[in-house]
Amino acid sequence: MSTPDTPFAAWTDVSFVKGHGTQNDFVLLSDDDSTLEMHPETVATLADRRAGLGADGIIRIVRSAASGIPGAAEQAEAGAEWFMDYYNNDGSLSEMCGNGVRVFAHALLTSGRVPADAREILVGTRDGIKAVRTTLNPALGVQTGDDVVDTGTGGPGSASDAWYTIDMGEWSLDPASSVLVTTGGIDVARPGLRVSTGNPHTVVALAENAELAAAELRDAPVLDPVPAQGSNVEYIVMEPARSDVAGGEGALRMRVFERGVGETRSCGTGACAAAIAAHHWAGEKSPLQWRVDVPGGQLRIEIDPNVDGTSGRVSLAGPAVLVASGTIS
Ligand SMILES: N[C@H](CCC[C@H](N)C(=O)O)C(=O)O
Repeated sequence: MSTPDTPFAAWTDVSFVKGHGTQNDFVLLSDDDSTLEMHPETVATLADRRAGLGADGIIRIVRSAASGIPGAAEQAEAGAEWFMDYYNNDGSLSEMCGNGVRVFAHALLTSGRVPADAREILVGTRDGIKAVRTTLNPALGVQTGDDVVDTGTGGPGSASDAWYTIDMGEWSLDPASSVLVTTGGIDVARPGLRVSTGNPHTVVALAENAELAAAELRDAPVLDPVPAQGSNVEYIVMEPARSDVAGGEGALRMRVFERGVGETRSCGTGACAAAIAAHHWAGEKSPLQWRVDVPGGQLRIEIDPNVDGTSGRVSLAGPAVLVASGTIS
């Protein structure tokens, strides 16, 4: 793969695995002792679906203490031995990736970097340490006591039954925010709610699924004002019958245009932002648990809002599948 015309020509014998979380796909590079130079153009070429291996994101598996990333050494001391060094498809950095951290944990478990029977893994990220728990896929039943699903490798083409629940940490929203979002295929600009889940999101509520399907996301939506750090943009349709009933589980459908990527089939932090926005719009009595249907599958969110309702904590649960492995030689 590393011919003179590829920027990663200097990389030799770099092992990788390819995986996805609800079809948000990643190449994970083994760089335990931090020797790779991750230049943006190198990452973008590797992520390119023609010139490289192809992925929504590139993730470097690196020991926190060796990574040289600000704050990572402290995270190592706090128990996060491994750091998820995440890059978008265009080579830009992001603070966090919700689907990616599940695939990262699955790669740690299946590669022997952490004990295969580990029930909780602390992962270092640019948005702080994330606790990832191996839990039972709800499609296989209800999590009771010590039920831990077998973290099978989910070989090429087979759906793994590995299911992970992540404490995603803190979120905040700006109730006064009204970013006008102009999108192809949607007749007029719509107001978007700004939500931070460690990375920036703008959530737009649409009235019905036909509108959601009509949105043309080949081109980036236009935001006014333009957020300084850019934004992931989520379009959601809430299922009314389930969204305004206290308790129970709310449900929504989502499509997403990701910062630094484009439209993806899923976004974990985006699903968290969508559920947070839906709960905000449906009122404080609306559900705290949400099922989020994305083109690539289904995620489950649990919100823990503070009294003011504009901040809190959130957890994300979903599958992780490893599809293939190889070597950049
Ligand atoms: N594009 C995002 C990072 C990846 C997020 C997404 N893949 C997820 O699962 O959270 C950003 O620039 O903030």
